[in-house]
Amino acid sequence: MTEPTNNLFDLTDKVALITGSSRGIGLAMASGLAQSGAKVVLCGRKQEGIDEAVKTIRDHGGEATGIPAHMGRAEDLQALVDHAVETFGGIDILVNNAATNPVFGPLLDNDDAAFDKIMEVNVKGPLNLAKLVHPIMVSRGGGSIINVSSIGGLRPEPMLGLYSMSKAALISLTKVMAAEWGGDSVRVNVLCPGLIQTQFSQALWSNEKILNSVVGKLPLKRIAQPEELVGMTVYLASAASSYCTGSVMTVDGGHTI
Ligand SMILES: NC(=O)c1ccc[n+]([C@@H]2O[C@H](COP(=O)([O-])OP(=O)(O)OC[C@H]3O[C@@H](n4cnc5c(N)ncnc54)[C@H](O)[C@@H]3O)[C@@H](O)[C@H]2O)c1
Ligand SMILES: O=C(O)[C@H](O)[C@@H](O)[C@H](O)[C@H](O)CO
Repeated sequence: MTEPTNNLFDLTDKVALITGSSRGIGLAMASGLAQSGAKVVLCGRKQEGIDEAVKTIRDHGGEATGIPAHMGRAEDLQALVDHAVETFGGIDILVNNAATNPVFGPLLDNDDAAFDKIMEVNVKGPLNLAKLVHPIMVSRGGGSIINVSSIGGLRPEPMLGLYSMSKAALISLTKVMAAEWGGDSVRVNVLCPGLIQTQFSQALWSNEKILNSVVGKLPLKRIAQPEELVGMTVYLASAASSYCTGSVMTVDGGHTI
């Protein structure tokens, strides 16, 4: 018999940094991590949205702080990490959630500027932030990094070619990090959501034709709310997933069956 485990999902005394957490999936993840006991550090592009999100989490009894940071600016990423360390003493969990998609249409219509912006925010930013956080995790005996990709990273989504490519790159980057950092007890996993009802995906779910065509093919016959990503996030952040690294986890209502 092994020793009984109290609560594998408990995050008391852990510090979690979640990018793109002023709204949508990132805010739901930050709230869920805080409810499991973690102190959370939020970021987004505008102070106003962050202040509101921090207040929401504190009103529910969580510990939270946050500052604006653009994923493409190295100085913002350093300031974000410094803020987390100054406020809560370190970082144990990093959720690379922020992403952008400025274009919708075929590759032939996409220009270099769109390519560079998508790769900068969706791939280079997460890598650079993880590189800043890695030594802090190592100094605390290890940590968990969760990269937020998409089902578009598993199969290209029509008209979302560059975005899909960036999300596939993030899946590959996750595996590289997992392979290189496992020996440091830094676990790295990637989460691939299906269609979730947020501002980001509004063009898809607010168009009845697109919505019906997506839902029609889904085994669960509905799209999801951001809160439905919380269970997998807490799992990947906590001791419950202690032997899990380099994993690609779908939360997609069966979309990729
Ligand atoms: N909504 C979906 O259907 C869906 C599906 C699969 C994957 N995803 C992924 O989930 C993640 C969150 O998406 P969401 O739907 O919650 O989006 P959202 O638009 O509701 O929220 C995005 C968040 O990212 C922040 N952000 C955007 N660009 C940024 C930048 N350059 N620097 C820093 N922060 C930035 C915003 O301030 C906001 O806090 C993204 O990685 C997205 O690709 C979303
Ligand atoms: O990453 C995203 O924003 C979404 O997952 C999209 O890829 C939708 O799910 C898809 O377009 C529906 O078919």
